[in-house]
Amino acid sequence: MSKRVFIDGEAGTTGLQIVERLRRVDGVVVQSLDLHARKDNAARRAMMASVDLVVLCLPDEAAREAADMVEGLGSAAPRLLDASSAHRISRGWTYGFSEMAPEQPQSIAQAARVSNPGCYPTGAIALLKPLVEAGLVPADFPITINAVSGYSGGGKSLIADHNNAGGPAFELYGLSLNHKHVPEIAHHAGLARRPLFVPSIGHFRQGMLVSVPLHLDALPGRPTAREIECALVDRYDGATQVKVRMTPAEQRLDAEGAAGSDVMELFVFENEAESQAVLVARLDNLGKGAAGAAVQNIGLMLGLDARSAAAGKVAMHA
Ligand SMILES: NC(=O)C1=CN([C@@H]2O[C@H](COP(=O)(O)OP(=O)(O)OC[C@H]3O[C@@H](n4cnc5c(N)ncnc54)[C@H](OP(=O)(O)O)[C@@H]3O)[C@@H](O)[C@H]2O)C=CC1
Ligand SMILES: CC(=O)N[C@@H](CCC(=O)OP(=O)(O)O)C(=O)O
Repeated sequence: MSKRVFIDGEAGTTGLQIVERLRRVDGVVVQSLDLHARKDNAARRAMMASVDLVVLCLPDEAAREAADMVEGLGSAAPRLLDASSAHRISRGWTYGFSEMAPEQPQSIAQAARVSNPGCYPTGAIALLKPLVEAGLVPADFPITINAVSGYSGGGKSLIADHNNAGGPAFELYGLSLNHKHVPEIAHHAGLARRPLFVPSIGHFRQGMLVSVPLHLDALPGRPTAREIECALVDRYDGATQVKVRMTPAEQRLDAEGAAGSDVMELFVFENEAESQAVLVARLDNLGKGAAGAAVQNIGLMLGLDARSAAAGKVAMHA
């Protein structure tokens, strides 16, 4: 029998992407509320009680309220996947980055409540966690993370701003150095010292680069760029949605290069003579950074056939 999924916020940017992918996945039926009932709490509650899994694609505050609504259903409560940043480091929630540790897929498969990772944290954690765990980067090392996202990262309102008024070609933001993703990155990457995070938005719809510059000779073991790359290759060996790529000969990366894909690519650039490196994750903020990861997690939580989930993804981007 097919599993029933309700996406609260399905008309939003992330919700729409998940619906499109799930349409092509065998064994899942997406249950929707009529347009007029989408924000009617009684209708939402009844829908939540009737499905196997609820996916929240809402702003943080609305996601907290919706999670409470699910909790209030008691023994009728479905399982929950939250795409917002409301529960990324909350107790009782499992972090839905399945490649971050060998046991993570099983933890996600068994969890009642899973928090889908943030788009920027997906890139930053993918680069940093394996290096901290391998002892190449000490947990208290001063880390800087620079990133650029397409404007769809800001949801419907930012998309409208860029479509209507044009939007700036490029802007830094989060310059109070207090972006909501900093605790999430530090917690899951295993950093004891708060990283500096400098995000930015470019006037393109989808795609993202997350980069971490490193003075290799300031690291205690003075690792080489190759050693760093090997640690990443070891961690993501066999992963289908995280790939360590060869350094491009032209020594440049297009932020839109992974747009339309659910695969995140990792790169290690270096100036060997100067003992400097830049680690880069390239992903689609709406792919592995949101809906791609959500569909992976839905597949794990509902025990769906991984090949069918992948087929959905491929068909969508064909
Ligand atoms: N965009 C991205 O790249 C990423 C987004 N996310 C996360 O996903 C979540 C959704 O973001 P995104 O899709 O971009 O946002 P959007 O603004 O595009 O969509 C949000 C949706 O939520 C609906 N909504 C808002 N408040 C309520 C409410 N109280 N009850 C019911 N529905 C409500 C909106 O309805 P209406 O249509 O009426 O406005 C809209 O459809 C956010 O928490 C974001 O952090 C995660 C990773 C990446
Ligand atoms: C470009 C842009 O505005 N990006 C958003 C991050 C994307 C998002 O909504 O956050 P999650 O990935 O945690 O869900 C921001 O900086 O707040």
